[in-house]
Amino acid sequence: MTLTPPDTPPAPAAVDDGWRPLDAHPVGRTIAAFATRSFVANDPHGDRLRIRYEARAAAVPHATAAQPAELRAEVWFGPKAEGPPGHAHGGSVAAVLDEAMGLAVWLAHRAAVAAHIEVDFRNPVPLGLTGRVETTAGPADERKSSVSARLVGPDGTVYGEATGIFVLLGERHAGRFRGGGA
Ligand SMILES: CCCCCCCCCCCCCCCC(=O)SCCNC(=O)CCNC(=O)[C@H](O)C(C)(C)COP(=O)(O)OP(=O)(O)OC[C@H]1O[C@@H](n2cnc3c(N)ncnc32)[C@H](O)[C@@H]1OP(=O)(O)O
Repeated sequence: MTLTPPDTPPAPAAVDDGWRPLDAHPVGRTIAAFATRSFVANDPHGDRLRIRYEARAAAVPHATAAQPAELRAEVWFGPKAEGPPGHAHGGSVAAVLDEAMGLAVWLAHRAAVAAHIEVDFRNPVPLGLTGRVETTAGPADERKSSVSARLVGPDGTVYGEATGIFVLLGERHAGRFRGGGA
């Protein structure tokens, strides 16, 4: 027995666009493990920020100019992210864009830290918004990569745009960004 009337066209097959959770990728697994400790992503059930990263297999492991790395995220701004009444703090928006850019560079090239970022706040982010973060990591030279990101709402509203220069970690940084802390 079927509940579908005979003249109903079959549902279109789901299109696999290649996006997978970050930890589904070999490089992404290390990055995702890092993210469980990070300022932005360490409280996936909390009331401040909840973020879920995804990557596209074609982007792993190395980006080129022709095929930039693709990392994206879904992010929710909760009541504890407040800045202006009812809206997200600019620092929370900047932090989300900063981390997404850093992870995009890591995915595309290797671990890196922000040397310089610029953020444009295009529209106030209402608390409770679930938005999408899109990133584009450019090609790297031996020491750094440029990268950009933006935060877009479900209706296409652009809330924030950022660009950054991320310095790729190498021998000369050995020991500088070790874990630990109090
Ligand atoms: C398993 C592995 C575990 C790994 C574990 C760690 C993982 C990490 C992941 C983090 C994931 C993301 C997280 C969110 C992103 C952050 O928020 S990272 C935190 C914020 N950033 C920081 O704390 C960085 C603090 N700054 C520094 O430590 C140093 O200034 C830096 C950034 C390492 C650069 O120092 P340096 O290596 O001596 O770099 P330097 O030789 O001066 O410059 C290299 C190149 O970058 C350019 N540059 C440097 N600074 C700037 C600047 N401010 N503006 C423009 N260009 C610049 C230089 O002109 C140079 O260009 P070229 O001459 O090569 O063309």
